[in-house]
Amino acid sequence: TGTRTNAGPAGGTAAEPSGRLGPLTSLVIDRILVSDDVAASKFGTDSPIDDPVREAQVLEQVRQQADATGVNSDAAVAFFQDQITASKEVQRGLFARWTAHPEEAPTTRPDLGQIRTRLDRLTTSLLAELKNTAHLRAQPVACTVQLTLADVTGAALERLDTLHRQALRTATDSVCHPTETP
Ligand SMILES: C=C(O[C@@H]1C=C(C(=O)O)C=C[C@H]1O)C(=O)O
Repeated sequence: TGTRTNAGPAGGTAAEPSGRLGPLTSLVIDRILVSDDVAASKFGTDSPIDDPVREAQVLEQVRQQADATGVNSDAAVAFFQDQITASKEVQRGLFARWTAHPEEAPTTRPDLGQIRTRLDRLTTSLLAELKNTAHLRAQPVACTVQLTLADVTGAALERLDTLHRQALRTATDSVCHPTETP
């Protein structure tokens, strides 16, 4: 389900993954859950899971906004490449599930253009959190401890299934391996 009660990084009322990477992990999970809507928009249509033209647009937006945000642009692109890989893992997993169990397939088809607008907004929020966490992410041991805590609590709070937990691991793979110190 893509429904969240969390108000985001600034909201403190709803549950958020624990620790200093909690807000970033929360946004990563948001993006993973949007992948369910992406899959629903494409399933049973001619739209392919892989769209290299759109991916290039996403990464171009990342490169430009990273510079403007003061985030290392190579590190930001690497992080978003992982977000894209994770999204496609979810989409492939859901396509397989819905093909094997048609009764679980979505009955409505959301608009891909509107979903991409949501993804573009998440890009801006994710870059802001990369900026906020740059100092911690440059300390590999502390970062890895915080990332494990945030991943485990986030996956539990959102009741992620195996497919979405695997996608969360993919999506956070480079978080503690910045290409250079800030
Ligand atoms: C999410 C989509 O599916 C894939 C994943 C993308 C992403 O994570 O940004 C972009 C293009 C597609 O390869 C999409 O088509 O928008």
